Amino acid sequence: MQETTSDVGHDEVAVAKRLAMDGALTGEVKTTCTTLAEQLDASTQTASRRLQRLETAGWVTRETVSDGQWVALTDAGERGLRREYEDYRSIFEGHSTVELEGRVTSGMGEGRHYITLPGYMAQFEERLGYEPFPGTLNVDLTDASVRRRRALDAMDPVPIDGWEDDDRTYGPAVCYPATVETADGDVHETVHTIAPERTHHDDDQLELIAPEKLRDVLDLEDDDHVTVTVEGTQ
Ligand SMILES: Cc1cc2nc3c(=O)[nH]c(=O)nc-3n(C[C@H](O)[C@H](O)[C@H](O)COP(=O)(O)O)c2cc1C
Ligand SMILES: Nc1ccn([C@@H]2O[C@H](COP(=O)(O)OP(=O)(O)O)[C@@H](O)[C@H]2O)c(=O)n1
Ligand SMILES: [Mg+2]
Repeated sequence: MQETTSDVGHDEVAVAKRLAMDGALTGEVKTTCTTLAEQLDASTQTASRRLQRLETAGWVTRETVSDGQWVALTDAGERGLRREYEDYRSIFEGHSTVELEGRVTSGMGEGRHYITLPGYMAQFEERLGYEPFPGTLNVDLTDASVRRRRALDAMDPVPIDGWEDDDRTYGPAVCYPATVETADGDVHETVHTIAPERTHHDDDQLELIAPEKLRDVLDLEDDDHVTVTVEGTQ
């Protein structure tokens, strides 16, 4: 996901972090440039300029009132902060993982078609190292996991490129290596999440591919609970 980050340097990230600590991720917070300047140990003009840059880059929204301004971090701002967070996780933990939970569900029966198209299959074999079972296992994520899923934007994906044949174009997709664990504690190691850019699903639906049919090897049925642990590759 591309963001306008050209004007967001470390100083601006520090302002976004300060605002998030004051609650700007969950709603609007009221501040003034004077207060921010004191918190940041900078001049009022500097605090004002950094806030302006964050707004230009789409990281915050602002509403000026007579005695200050209401500021909230946007989704782009949250993604920016999460990228910082993933950097620290990889520094202190050596790697980063994101655990997503949900229930197995049936989709529209289209996954099979797309996975087996030669333009994708050749890339799966080359970049994932296996020929996937024809289809995607769909997982209906919990609300908390839909939010946590955004952390994936901060990780390096395995890219699957778009391509075209004589009739039409096919969109790109991003994959992340993962493992799946069932409620019984059975774990399957070789799995990838796959997020096609063109999809009929919202971000509450996670799609998984694997060399095997996961419903068979993990004895899964619709509504069964699974935990998908996505491994960061930074
Ligand atoms: C690798 C891959 C590429 C896809 N590319 C496209 C595409 O170019 N256009 C499109 O409309 N849907 C595309 N889809 C999305 C499918 O239409 C569908 O939204 C999704 O995979 C869910 O299928 P399911 O509900 O049958 O599991 C793609 C899916 C996959 C897995
Ligand atoms: N690695 C995989 C991929 C798909 N599947 C299942 O294989 C079937 C075909 O996948 P699909 O994506 O075409 O179908 P739906 O997800 O739309 O139901 C579905 O029942 C998936 O849940 C699986 O068990 N393991
Ligand atoms: Mg599917």
